[in-house]
Amino acid sequence: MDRIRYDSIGPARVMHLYDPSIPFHAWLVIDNTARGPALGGVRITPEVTPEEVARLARTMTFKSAIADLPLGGGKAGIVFDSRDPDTETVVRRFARLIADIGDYIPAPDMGSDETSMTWIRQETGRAVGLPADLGGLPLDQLGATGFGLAVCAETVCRHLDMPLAGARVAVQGFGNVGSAAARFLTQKGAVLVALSDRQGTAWNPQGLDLDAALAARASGDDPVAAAGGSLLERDAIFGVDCDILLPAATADVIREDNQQQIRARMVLEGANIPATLQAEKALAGRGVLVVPDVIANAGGLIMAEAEHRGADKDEAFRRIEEKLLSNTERILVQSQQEGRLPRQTAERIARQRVLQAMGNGGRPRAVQRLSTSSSSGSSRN
Ligand SMILES: NC(=O)c1ccc[n+]([C@@H]2O[C@H](COP(=O)([O-])OP(=O)(O)OC[C@H]3O[C@@H](n4cnc5c(N)ncnc54)[C@H](O)[C@@H]3O)[C@@H](O)[C@H]2O)c1
Repeated sequence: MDRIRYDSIGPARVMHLYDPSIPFHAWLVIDNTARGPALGGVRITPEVTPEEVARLARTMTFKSAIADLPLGGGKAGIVFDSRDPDTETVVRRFARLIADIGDYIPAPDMGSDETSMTWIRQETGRAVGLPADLGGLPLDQLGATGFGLAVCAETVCRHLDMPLAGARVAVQGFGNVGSAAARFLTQKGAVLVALSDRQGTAWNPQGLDLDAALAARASGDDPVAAAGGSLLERDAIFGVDCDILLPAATADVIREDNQQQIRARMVLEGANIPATLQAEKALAGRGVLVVPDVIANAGGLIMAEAEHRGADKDEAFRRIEEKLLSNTERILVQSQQEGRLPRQTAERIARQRVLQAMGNGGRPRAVQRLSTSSSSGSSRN
């Protein structure tokens, strides 16, 4: 955990959870709660690290602040393969370990979904992104983040004076975010020329068969094969000739050593922290506009906050549209005026809001004892 960065905002708590009976490790990072409870996803992958969870928790703090939601930022990571048949047992045990961390609200992320949120809700009494029959707004099923990304794309296109209709889109990672973004973008007239998942990239400059890819994904088949076109290796997606590149998988996939392959005019960060800061700077230097995660993929968070307040689906979509449009416009204009990257401007505004809340009665909450009453091991860093 020596690579976790601590600063004037947080993280307030870094918890290592271990259940020897399965066994599995998990991490929970509460970055900051000055503006409200820490809402953030539960990532379940074999590769997740405490550093990744801490960076993602900070992203949530900034995303909530930029969207002006009464929330802080947190994130959990369970080191496990969510395709394993023991996933339910692991998720339920994880939920019991965090049951008394009342200012963390779990939400879906990579490897978790409405079903996992139901298990967590049953064990802890809290979670968002629940199925509709439990009174939730199933944000992945509804495509909240993908919808927001399409609004963001439309706004950036207006800013660049280019039409979204006919724009060529490449989507990396055909999961909840990537598939929904592809659906909403093509509804607005964009053309899906490439999509990738773990198994490879499908590419057709004339447009892929999105319906076939969506149907394959829904039935557990391979969307890359179903989409038609040429089959390329997985990371070939970054070099595809397109207007909009939309990373929607995992962290740090765009780095200084591969950013030069990118031929898109803009990168919309559907995933959280998909690019390193050095890569974002290099892309900006080549005239590629990068809309950072804290702006572009806020749709799911906005819907989760609406669900937490008891708002309905229509209000949630309305708020996503309003906030994505105004925040994207504001960041594009302001970053241009400041001569900074959109990320730098967005994070400066977010940091200011969080610090203000910390100083103005938004007191950092009392640090809880990290050991739980269960048999788990916990440690603070
Ligand atoms: N679900 C949301 O509403 C939401 C909101 C904001 C941000 N995000 C972020 O978006 C990203 C994706 O989340 P999701 O909910 O869609 O997860 P998901 O698990 O549904 O989808 C991720 C997809 O990416 C694929 N993938 C993994 N590694 C890959 C690689 N190297 N190349 C190509 N494909 C790869 C996986 O097979 C999977 O299909 C994450 O970074 C998440 O934090 C999600």
